[in-house]
Amino acid sequence: MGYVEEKESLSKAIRYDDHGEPTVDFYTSWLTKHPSALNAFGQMMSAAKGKDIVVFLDYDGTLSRIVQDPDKAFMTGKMRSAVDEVACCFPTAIISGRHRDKVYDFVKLDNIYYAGSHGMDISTPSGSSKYSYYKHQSRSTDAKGNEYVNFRPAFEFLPTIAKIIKLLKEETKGIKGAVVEDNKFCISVHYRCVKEEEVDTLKGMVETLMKNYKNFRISGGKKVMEIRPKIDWNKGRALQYLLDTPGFGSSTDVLPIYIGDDETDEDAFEAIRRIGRGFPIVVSSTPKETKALYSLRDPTEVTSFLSCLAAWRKDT
Ligand SMILES: O=P(O)(O)OC[C@H]1O[C@H](O[C@H]2O[C@H](CO)[C@@H](O)[C@H](O)[C@H]2O)[C@H](O)[C@@H](O)[C@@H]1O
Repeated sequence: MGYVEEKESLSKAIRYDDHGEPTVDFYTSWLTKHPSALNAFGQMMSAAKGKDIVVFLDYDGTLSRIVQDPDKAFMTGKMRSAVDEVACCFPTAIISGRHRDKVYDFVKLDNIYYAGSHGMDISTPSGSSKYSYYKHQSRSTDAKGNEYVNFRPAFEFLPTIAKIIKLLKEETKGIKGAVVEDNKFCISVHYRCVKEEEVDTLKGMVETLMKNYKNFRISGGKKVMEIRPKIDWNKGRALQYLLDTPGFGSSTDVLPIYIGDDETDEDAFEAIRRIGRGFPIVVSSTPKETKALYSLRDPTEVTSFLSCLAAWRKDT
């Protein structure tokens, strides 16, 4: 069902009081289709009994609130503890649009896997069994001597991305508030702090420049233009890659949970639906079209959900 149809069907659920005021809001009606994962927790966990839960988390808007300055999207101490607790109970990964190192700097937990650049930069101790002969998978050792396998399907785009970032910064420097963020294998052009009357000009500049780079695409997000190489890879493919990684999700009875708030998270929701089991959960305080089955209102509810999940594991 499209958003317009969904809105129309929601409007049918609205009742009016004697003054003609709606008594049921859109959100309440939307919740009947995407129930709160907190309210449905007991039911979800009954279905999860005996299965190997793995947890996937998005970062911005899920583990941290949306703020004006992308460099200040810190997570709360409570959220960090909840993620840590969950990661002690279940294999856990963060799949973010950001540069992988930046997500690690925000989260600073060593017991989880990180995938940056919308899943185009994955680092795991062993790599995915299905990609061992793949040319984009390579080994590395960190400063502490830990060995990693890095999967970077957009590696050959790096020189072009560097060039595009330089051009975008030059081109947009006259627009106050515009921010070009280097996410390594992709680029974010932020307009959250751009005057409303200048947003279309900025978008036009970016679109015109990107016409010269046919093997890149632009997608949307929260007051951001996301520029990515046109390859068959996204957060859904990254989720599948991690599920094929020994020590993470390669059990036969795996049950993935994915929590995310944005357009690019829809690919991961879709992947879970394709697998046919698991819980795709959208973070939203307003009704929206989504492939997620469940919902949570905001990062505070995400914290509660993660704490419940860890407590449930300790009790079973
Ligand atoms: O996949 P994610 O972890 O959700 O990353 C998506 C983008 O998130 C960030 O931008 C968004 O959050 C900022 C901080 O709250 C906000 O200022 C911005 O308006 C949002 O679009 C991040 O800065 C981007 O690089 C990510 O691609």
